[in-house]
Amino acid sequence: MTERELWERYQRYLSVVPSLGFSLDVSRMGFAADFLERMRSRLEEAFSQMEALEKGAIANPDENRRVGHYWLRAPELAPEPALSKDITDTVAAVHAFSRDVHEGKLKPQKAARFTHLLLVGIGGSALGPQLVADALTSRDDQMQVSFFDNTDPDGMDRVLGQLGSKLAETLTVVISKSGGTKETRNGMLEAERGYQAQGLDFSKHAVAVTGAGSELDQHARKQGWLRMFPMWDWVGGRTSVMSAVGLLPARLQGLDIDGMLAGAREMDVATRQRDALKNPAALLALMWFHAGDGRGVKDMVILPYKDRLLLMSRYLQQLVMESLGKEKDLDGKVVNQGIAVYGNKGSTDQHAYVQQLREGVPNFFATFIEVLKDRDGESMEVEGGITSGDYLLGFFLGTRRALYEKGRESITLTVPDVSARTVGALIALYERAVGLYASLVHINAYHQPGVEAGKKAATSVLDIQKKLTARLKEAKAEARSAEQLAADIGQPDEVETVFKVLQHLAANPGRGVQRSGGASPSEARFHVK
Ligand SMILES: O=P(O)(O)OC[C@H]1O[C@H](O)[C@H](O)[C@@H](O)[C@@H]1O
Repeated sequence: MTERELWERYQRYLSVVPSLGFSLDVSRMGFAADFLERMRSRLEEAFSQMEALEKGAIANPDENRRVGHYWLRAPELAPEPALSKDITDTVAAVHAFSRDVHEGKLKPQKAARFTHLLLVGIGGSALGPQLVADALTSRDDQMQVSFFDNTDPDGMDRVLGQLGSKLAETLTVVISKSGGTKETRNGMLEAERGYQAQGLDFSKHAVAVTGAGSELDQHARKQGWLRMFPMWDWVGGRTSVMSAVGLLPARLQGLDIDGMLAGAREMDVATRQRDALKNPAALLALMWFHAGDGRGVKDMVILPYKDRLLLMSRYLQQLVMESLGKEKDLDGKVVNQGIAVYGNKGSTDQHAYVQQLREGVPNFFATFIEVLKDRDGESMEVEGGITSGDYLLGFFLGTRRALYEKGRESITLTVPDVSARTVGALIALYERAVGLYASLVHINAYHQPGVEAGKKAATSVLDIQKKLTARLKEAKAEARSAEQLAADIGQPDEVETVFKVLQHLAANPGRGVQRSGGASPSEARFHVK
């Protein structure tokens, strides 16, 4: 297609949400003229399912749960008054609590004010807060935010090292919907130890966001933590950023959570429309279907041309891949669905992987995110009449054209700025697109059975470790091979796991395990020190 023809196609298929200054351009996706028509009845069905979901139907059949994240920004739509009240009460509680913290009414144990925030959580209990914190941070932030989002000891040391004596002014928010996630439990214990090391009582600095009655909830109550905020079973982790999970840290940071909710709410209104061309989420879902043939055969590459949106790809990775990556469809048929998501930011990518995107395996479609506002205030000229922001636009348009010339499809989202409203709107757009796409391909977007397999396997590794430690103590100074030790604990087939566990123990001080013998796994010998 010529540039002139593309201009016509751009205008024809542009989906605009005027109140948000948002537009979605799918003109560089090569769908046929009758594609939208062909998808019509499937899309109608997806809309009907979405409508039922919003009215409170069990949209997550495996877990027998309702799916209510849209109610979080429109509490009046919740199917029962008690739910609406829970939502509005929680937003009010987030505001009131944050005000008390900012005004110093709620003080840390040994300092005048809380100035820092440490968020402990993982997956849906961290990615949304991280995206929001990074996208919207400014000099006006009321608290500096850090994260424990893994069970990596060095990662946690690094954060605690950066906080240093500021830990005395740090409020720790432990977030876990289930309240039983081990990485988060470990983060909590490591944070507690950090406070203790500075002579501080953790409970006087700790807040929980979790489901009522969960392990974390019980622990926090027993220890007398400062406060508990609810997490409901009708909100999935990866769509929880507009519950207390995302609102509390954002409000504590000093961000405009009402703006974020309003942006999401407006996007929700736009994405409830049944006319695909007026509904950017429907159009997006259709484009994913077109690109990947409804089977996810092409990867989704997210390229925001704005540093503040760097974490979009990580956020979308969970939202899209955990929702759509499913072995079975709703009838139990094996379908192995999903769409792989990755990305970084433009124009930085241009100096990294755009080479492959243009010339390498054509196994992807790109999603450009264009932000119209360059910065607060005016820009200097870097050469006659040209600013750094003009260059950013130039690189974006240039890359998009270069991809198109090689037959690589792309979608472009345009937003006016990176504000709370815009971030709320983008999140809502993708939440809806994922839900609609899941209906198009007939899968449950709201469960994650695959994640459990990895968790169970991890638990069995730790059981092996416990048995091994006991066995090594019995064997005292006698150096034994992984093969022997695996047999000793009655799990000869687990020899590789046994070796990996021993290798790890021997590599770390204080674990009491010494490695000797040769460098290869079969020559290595282990004994207690
Ligand atoms: O919030 P939590 O219950 O601690 O869960 C944290 C995360 O862990 C799980 O493994 C799920 O796959 C994610 O969807 C979830 O967001």
